[in-house]
Amino acid sequence: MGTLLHTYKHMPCTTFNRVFAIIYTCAILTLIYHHILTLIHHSTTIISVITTISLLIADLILAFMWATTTSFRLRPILRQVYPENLEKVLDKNDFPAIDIFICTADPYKEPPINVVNTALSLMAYDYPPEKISVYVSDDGGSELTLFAFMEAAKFAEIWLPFCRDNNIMDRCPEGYFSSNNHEKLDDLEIEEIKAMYESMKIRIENVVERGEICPDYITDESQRQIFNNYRTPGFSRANHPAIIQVLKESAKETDNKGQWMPNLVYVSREKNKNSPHHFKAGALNSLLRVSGVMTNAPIVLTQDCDMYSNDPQTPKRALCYISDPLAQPKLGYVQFPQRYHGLNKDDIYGGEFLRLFVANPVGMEGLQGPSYVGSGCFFRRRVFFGGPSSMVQPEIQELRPDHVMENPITTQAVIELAHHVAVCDYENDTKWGFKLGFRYGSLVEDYFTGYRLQCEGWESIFCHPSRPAFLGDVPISLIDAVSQTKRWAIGLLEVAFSKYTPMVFGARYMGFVMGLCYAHYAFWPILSIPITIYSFLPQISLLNGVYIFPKVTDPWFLLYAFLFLGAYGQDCYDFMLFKSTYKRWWNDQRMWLVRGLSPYSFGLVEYIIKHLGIATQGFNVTSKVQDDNQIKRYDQGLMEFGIHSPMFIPIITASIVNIFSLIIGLIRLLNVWSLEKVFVQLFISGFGVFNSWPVYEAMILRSDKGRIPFKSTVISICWALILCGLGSCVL
Ligand SMILES: O=c1ccn([C@@H]2O[C@H](COP(=O)(O)OP(=O)(O)O[C@H]3O[C@H](CO)[C@@H](O)[C@H](O)[C@H]3O)[C@@H](O)[C@H]2O)c(=O)[nH]1
Ligand SMILES: [Mn+2]
Repeated sequence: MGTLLHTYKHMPCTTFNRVFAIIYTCAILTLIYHHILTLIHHSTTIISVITTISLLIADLILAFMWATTTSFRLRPILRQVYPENLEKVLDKNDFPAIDIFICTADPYKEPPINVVNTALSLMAYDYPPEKISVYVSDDGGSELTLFAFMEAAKFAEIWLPFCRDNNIMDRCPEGYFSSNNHEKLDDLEIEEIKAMYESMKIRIENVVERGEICPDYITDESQRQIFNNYRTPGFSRANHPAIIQVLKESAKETDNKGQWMPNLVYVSREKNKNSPHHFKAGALNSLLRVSGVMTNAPIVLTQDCDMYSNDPQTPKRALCYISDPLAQPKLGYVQFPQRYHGLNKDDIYGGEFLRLFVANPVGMEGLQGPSYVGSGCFFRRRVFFGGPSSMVQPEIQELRPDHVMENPITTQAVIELAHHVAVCDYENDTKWGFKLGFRYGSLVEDYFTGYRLQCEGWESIFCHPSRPAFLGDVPISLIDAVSQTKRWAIGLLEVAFSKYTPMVFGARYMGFVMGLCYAHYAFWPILSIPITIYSFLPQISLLNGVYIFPKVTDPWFLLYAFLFLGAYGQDCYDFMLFKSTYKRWWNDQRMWLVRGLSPYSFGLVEYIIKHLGIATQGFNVTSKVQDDNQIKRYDQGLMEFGIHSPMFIPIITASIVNIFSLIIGLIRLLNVWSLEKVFVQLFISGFGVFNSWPVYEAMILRSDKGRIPFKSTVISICWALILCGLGSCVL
């Protein structure tokens, strides 16, 4: 048993989940039957027909989404790895090389000092350094980022041996220096390294603040020449030639303790306005090719620029699966969850995405494995070249995944070829993005790529160690949170309504349950329909004294109660299962409503507009810059509005309509006293009001900069009046 690399066990909740799924399915079918009965026997007016049909549609969509969620609950599996046994099975000299890809796209939204921290933490992996190559993709085409990495390359010579010799766990310098547990280390050495780090940080931040590199920061002529590349006429982030710089070459350079360094390569692929560049997927494909002609490591790790390493053992954990002699030949990738630092205590924006990043992958483990989430994923390079048993050849043989590199990466021929594969037109008439590499066609290239790979027959594994392998930034304002979700919504719909739609294409290639899992994401945005209906219809009816649900004394009421409590109860139960808290669960369900009202709806509308060819949507990078006051409010758990945005209007309008109907409902109750009739609608309004609490606060009680601007309040009140007015005309 000494050489066990990994084990797994089924989660004990499986049986309960399956039994509950059967019961709940029966309840859903009964509800649908009830709606149809109502439609036939009790819908006498146009309005009552419309109301019943709206509720029917809402409930059908909720039922469908419930079914997709349930697919994750049927065979959850928990895994355990034993990286300490790896070297018993695999000699250190035989560890495979790893190419690490870090994507960044905008030095002003993604501060270069943070990207540098990510890179340093990954270069410092507890892994033979000469086997690591870090490739940084700069889609911002910015000399500021290049400058930052030149600095990082120097600092790495000190940082890497320091981490190695002292067996540091936090290998992201910023994280290390800001935490206080520097136990038993030589204070002088730490102070010295910290001073070097701080001076690097100041230089990098200075440069970004000024928007250019001060001449005295440029030390020699060769650097000056490199920066001149960025100063040619017409150079912009959207229009520039490919720039590739080897900043550290493993075979030639050692750190200050004489050990080899990892490779560090800066890549800014060519861009021009006439060629589509496919956002992050395009950047990753460029890196696949550039790294292919330079180092061609059999393992590829993709990282977002904010996702720094929090555990130097991570590559060994991944190898426990990938290099296991008994491993599945079909194993394509090992995905680590996205975890975040700096979440506030109760995670007010549901930024943890516990379901997306933890619960669902655990659920897919018992099937074909988790989906790819864009960061923290170790791929076998081979997966980008066709299915396990049907290899697709790249157009030049240097890019084949089994091609062996012979020349050092700074050889003239290698550098030229690297530039050649990074130009805009390179992909014309090739299979890149369709059969090779990361797939094009969706703004959520991660989801789409993982999905297509799994359809080709690749399996995957979810590795979820208790110490997070990576930690990233979360949006700390509502506008950032909802904008991110909107981009995802558009990307997901692009898959949902394509010829690759999971319920058909996915189910055919991966089986029905996997198809359902992928459908769960693809159809996420249609949740906006039931959530919008339930946020307005019962309330406006109540305002007008129209009762659309069974009375409390009616047996059908029990069905409603069961369905509501069952769904909410199980949702909460899942959160507890994965060791979250009640408050986080509560905030997550609130964000579920918020997302349904705003980003999913906006995503749906924008998707349709895009589909009609009226406009196109880009990849709007999430800002990773944090203003101190904003952080303060975030830490207090306040919801940050601050600016006016159309995306806020449905949220504020819903909260106004709900409180309005709650008040009128209560007044009605005093007058007619028929609680049994009013109860369900009153409850829904009350539930809405309870969920809207942070909105009322931000609208009325708060006076800080994050409150709701007057303009948004006025517009929302107008909308609320229009909706209620229309309601009273027709009802
Ligand atoms: O044209 C682009 C746009 C983005 N990026 C990079 O893509 C990463 C993710 O962008 P971010 O704005 O942080 O998006 P998020 O919504 O936070 O990211 C999630 O969703 C994305 C898909 O929408 C995935 O690619 C990410 O891995 C996943 O973490 C960042 O490193 C960017 O620098 C590029 O390289 N080129
Ligand atoms: Mn991100």
